[in-house]
Parts: sequence; C-alpha cells; structure tokens
Amino acid sequence: MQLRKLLGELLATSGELPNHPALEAEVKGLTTNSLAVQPGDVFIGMPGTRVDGGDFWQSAIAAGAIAAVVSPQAAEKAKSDPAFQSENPPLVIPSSDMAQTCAQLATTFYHSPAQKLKMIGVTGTNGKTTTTHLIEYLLERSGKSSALLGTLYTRWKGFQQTALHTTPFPVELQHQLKSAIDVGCDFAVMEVSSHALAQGRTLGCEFEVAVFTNLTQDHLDFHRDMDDYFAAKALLFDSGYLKGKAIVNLDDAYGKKLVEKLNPKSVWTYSTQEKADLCTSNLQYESDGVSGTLHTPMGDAAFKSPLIGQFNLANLLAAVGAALHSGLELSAIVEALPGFSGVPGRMEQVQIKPDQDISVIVDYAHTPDSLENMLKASRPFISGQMICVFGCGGDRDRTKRPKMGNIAATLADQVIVTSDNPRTEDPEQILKDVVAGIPDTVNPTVIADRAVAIKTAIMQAKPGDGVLIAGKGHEDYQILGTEKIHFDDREQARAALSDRY
Ligand SMILES: CC(=O)N[C@H]1[C@@H](OP(=O)(O)OP(=O)(O)OC[C@H]2O[C@@H](n3ccc(=O)[nH]c3=O)[C@H](O)[C@@H]2O)O[C@H](CO)[C@@H](O)[C@@H]1O[C@H](C)C(=O)N[C@@H](C)C(=O)N[C@H](CCC(=O)O)C(=O)O
Ligand SMILES: Nc1ncnc2c1ncn2[C@@H]1O[C@H](COP(=O)(O)OP(=O)(O)OP(=O)(O)O)[C@@H](O)[C@H]1O
Ligand SMILES: N[C@H](CCC[C@H](N)C(=O)O)C(=O)O
Ligand SMILES: [Mg+2]
Repeated sequence: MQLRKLLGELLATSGELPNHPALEAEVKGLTTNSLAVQPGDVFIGMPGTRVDGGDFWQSAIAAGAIAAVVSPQAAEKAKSDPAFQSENPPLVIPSSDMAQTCAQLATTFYHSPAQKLKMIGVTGTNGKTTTTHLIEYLLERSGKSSALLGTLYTRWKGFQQTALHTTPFPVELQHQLKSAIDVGCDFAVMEVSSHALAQGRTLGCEFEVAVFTNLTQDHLDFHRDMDDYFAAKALLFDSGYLKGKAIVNLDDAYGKKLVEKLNPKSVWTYSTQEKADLCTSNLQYESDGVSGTLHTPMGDAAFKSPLIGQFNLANLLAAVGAALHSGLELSAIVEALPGFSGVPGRMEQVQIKPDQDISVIVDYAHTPDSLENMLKASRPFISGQMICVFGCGGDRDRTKRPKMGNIAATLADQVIVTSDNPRTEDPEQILKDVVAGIPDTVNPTVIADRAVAIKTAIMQAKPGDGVLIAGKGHEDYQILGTEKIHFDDREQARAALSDRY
C-alpha cells in the first residue's frame, strides 16, 4: 500500500507537505517498536508509561522507516533536529490522538479485517478465557471455523502462537485478524481486556456479539477505581463497537447496571440464580459436572457439561448465548456441551495414578472473587481438608492481597502463602501484604519458594484432602525481578505427587 493512501486524512490534518517523496513509497509493514523496524516500514511511536515512543523517530528512520507517526510533543522536539534542514528531510507526522491513529493505520493497512469476520468479544474480570474457549469449541463443532485470541494464545486451525497480551495491540491484532481471514476463518472470538478498551487497542473492530461476564476487584493499579474500571469495560457495549447482541450476566451488580444502559432489544441476559433470557432449572451439580434444563430465547433443552462450579455454569450460559446468536442450533449446542471439559490451568486436576488418595487442583484464580469461587466450587468434592497454596503478583494491584488472604483463611482449612510472580517487588513484602488480611485466629504457613510450598502441601495432605493451587494456572514461567524462569504449577505438583508415592 502506498504511504499517501495509508495516511489518508491524517496527512491533511497534520500539516505535512503533501509533496514529500516518501509519500509515494510502498509501505512494507507497520511497527510500534523502533528496535524492530525493517526497511520500508512506517514507525508508529506510541506514548507509554515509561517513554514516548515517538522520541525514537530518529533510530526508526535510520533503520529504514519511510515515515514516523508521533505525538505532537515528540514531533515538536524532532523539528529542532538538523536533519530537517537537509535536502531530504525525514517524514515525521504528528497525530494528536495516537491511540486512534495507531488503530486506524493498522486497520487500513490490513484492509479492515474485522469487517469481514463475525467478531465475538468477551469482557469481564473473570471467565473471559473459559467463555471464549467454549464459544470457539461450539463454533468448531458446528463446522464453523474460528480464530481465538486471548490470554493463552492466538490460534486457528493449524496455527497456535503464545500470546504476549490478553488483547493484542492494534498492529498485531489487525495482522492476526487478516491472517485468520486468509486461512478461511468466518469468526473471531476474542478476550477484550479493560486495558485494551482503555487504550483503544480494539478500535476499528465491530462486534456481532459482546459478552459481559462480571466485574470484581482487579487491576486497580491501572484503573483509578471500580467506576473507572467499569467505564472501560462498558466501552465494548458502545455503538461504535457493538453492532449486534450484548450478552450480560445479571448475577453481577455491574452487569445489572450495564443492562440498564443498553437498548433492551439488543440484550440477552443470563443468570444462574434468577429468570433471565438464558437460565437453567433442575440443576444437579455432581463431581463430574453439572446437568439440568437450559432455557434460552430459542427454546429449552436438557444439557450436561463436565464443567465444575457455579461460575462455570455462568460461563456456559454466556457461551450458549453467543453461539445461538451466531446461528447455531440449540440441539447442536447441547449435543456438543459434554465434550468440553475446560481450559488448561482452570480447575485442572493433577492426577498421576487412578487411586491417588488426595485431589490436586491447579486454577488461575488471581483475584478475590475468583479465589472465593474456586474454593467454594471445590468444597463439595473434597471429603477431607482443603489446603490452599497461593500468592499475589508483584507490580500489580496491591489492594487485592489482604482480601485474598482473608478469603483463603475463611474458606480453606489450611493456608500456605507463597510467591506468585513477584516481578520487581520484594517477595517478602508481598507475602506480608497477603498475611495482613488473615485473621489472628488462623495460622498460615509462609513459604516464599513456590516449588517448596507446593511440595509441602502435597506431602502433608492426608487421604481425602484437596490441595488447591491458585494464581498461575496455565503459566509455564515465574517472573522474578525482570527474569522469567520456567515454572509450571502442574509439573511441580506432579513431581511432588511422585515423591509422595
Ligand atoms: C500498561 C500497559 O499496557 N503497558 C504496555 C505498554 O508498556 P509501556 O506503556 O510501559 O511502554 P513504554 O516502555 O513506555 O514504551 C512506549 C512505546 O515506545 C516504544 N519504544 C520503547 C523503547 C524503544 O527503544 N523504542 C520504542 O519504540 C514501545 O514499543 C512502546 O510502544 O506498551 C508495551 C508495548 O506495547 C506493552 O507490552 C505493555 O504491556 C505490559 C507488558 C503489561 O503488563 N500489560 C498488561 C497490564 C496488560 O496489558 N494486561 C491486559 C489485561 C490482562 C488480563 O486481565 O487478562 C492485557 O490485555 O494483556
Ligand atoms: N464466570 C466466572 N466468575 C468468577 N470467577 C470465574 C469465572 N470463570 C472463571 N473464574 C475463575 O477465574 C479464574 C480465571 O478464569 P479465566 O481465565 O476464564 O478468566 P479471564 O477473565 O480470562 O482472566 P484473565 O483476565 O486473567 O485472563 C479461573 O481460574 C476461575 O478460578
Ligand atoms: N492478567 C492478569 C494475570 C495475573 C496472573 C498472576 N499470576 C500474576 O502474575 O499476577 C494480570 O496481568 O494481572
Ligand atoms: Mg484471560
């Protein structure tokens, strides 16, 4: 694509000379990282929390970028550079809205892929990964091909890549959507994080379905308060993004609030507790899952699912709603449901032999609400004591730590507080923050080394006990300082189980 065409209106508003020779050049690619520039690329210098990427325009141009699009501040600074007095001045274009511009350039460069896909977005504090996987599964089982973008990976038939972010930044996002179209996908199911909505990562995408799972405390390091966090999540339901159906959890207070703001015709509600567009009756929770009757806008049907816990029933209702709105038959959906047993690292059982005398569950609960849910969901299936091993991530919301400590102490019988991903914080301080929420009547064990903590729990468990390892789920790493080492709760649990037997 020619640079002049890519820039479009930005060129008119930026005051740049319309006759710069670079404008006729062919754009080879886009990048927001000056260190990754390839000859022929356009560099988009994003203002960040640490630096203004636009300040790296010079090294981007030196690496072969044909133009740099930067903030007005970076452009102003750049103008004093002697290079602008030369015969061939660089092309540095200011934009007063870099988030919008970045998404716009990426969308134009990749030919608006989201318009050619049926897009399904899932937002909420918890349940996004589980719900998107279930929607992907139901679509695939009905013969529709779908891309999945989320915390674990980006994938479609024959392709899987580990994800760096739950929701990719615009250049990567639009590139992935374009690649999904190229291999014949009709749908894209994606987790849309509040960070992404606040930063405009998904601008340029229109959604046929948007799901709101819930809103509970997390990310208060990034969002000012819960209202600010809710406002970010609610953006997905604005008319600029949502063109079809909102599927909203009525059991959640913020879900109720969201429903009040939306046009009732464009909403399907779901609930595990009360009457809603999608709800259930005759429920039976067993150790091997849940069964009952599904009530939907397309009729009722008996169902059975191996998913454990009430929260997963909520995820199931959301996914069924998304599948129905996408044109799947209810009969095909209920026929497929027994075949979906969950997502890696979510309520994942670790079992090394059939007659294992303790249960070991690895789960990704890393917020107060999810920890509470997973402990409550596990209780009915554990005849002995529940031993909860968990910690909290460093450089993230600190206010959730004592709350999680309190929940673990209240709902488990034994608590082992350990490190999650300490990142650049002092691990001992994080442990203290968690322990601060544990009542004096409870005596937690504190073991900073996560491998030792897991082993201790598994060795001391008595027959019938359950060891519940929360916080890291599918993660196969631990971040200590700025270093990422290999670490997998499931591997550690398996090794400890081998030592036990
Ligand atoms: C808060 C946030 O979103 N941070 C993201 C942001 O980092 P930053 O603001 O610190 O960036 P910065 O270092 O100031 O750099 C600004 C710009 O200059 C560029 N730069 C910088 C240096 C240089 O030499 N050259 C250059 O071009 C960078 O590429 C960047 O575009 O831009 C980086 C590059 O794109 C991201 O990797 C980084 O995500 C960090 C790793 C992160 O932890 N994000 C988390 C909080 C996140 O996004 N989480 C959500 C939700 C998770 C969930 O609940 O599921 C997600 O969607 O993943
Ligand atoms: N609907 C739900 N409501 C509350 N808790 C849930 C729900 N679904 C899952 N959980 C709990 O939250 C944890 C994370 O679930 P999941 O990975 O599906 O959520 P997510 O929204 O993708 O999280 P993240 O934002 O960290 O990627 C699970 O391990 C489980 O403990
Ligand atoms: N998406 C979440 C993941 C947290 C996982 C937990 N293991 C941690 O590192 O805090 C976040 O960025 O807050
Ligand atoms: Mg996720």
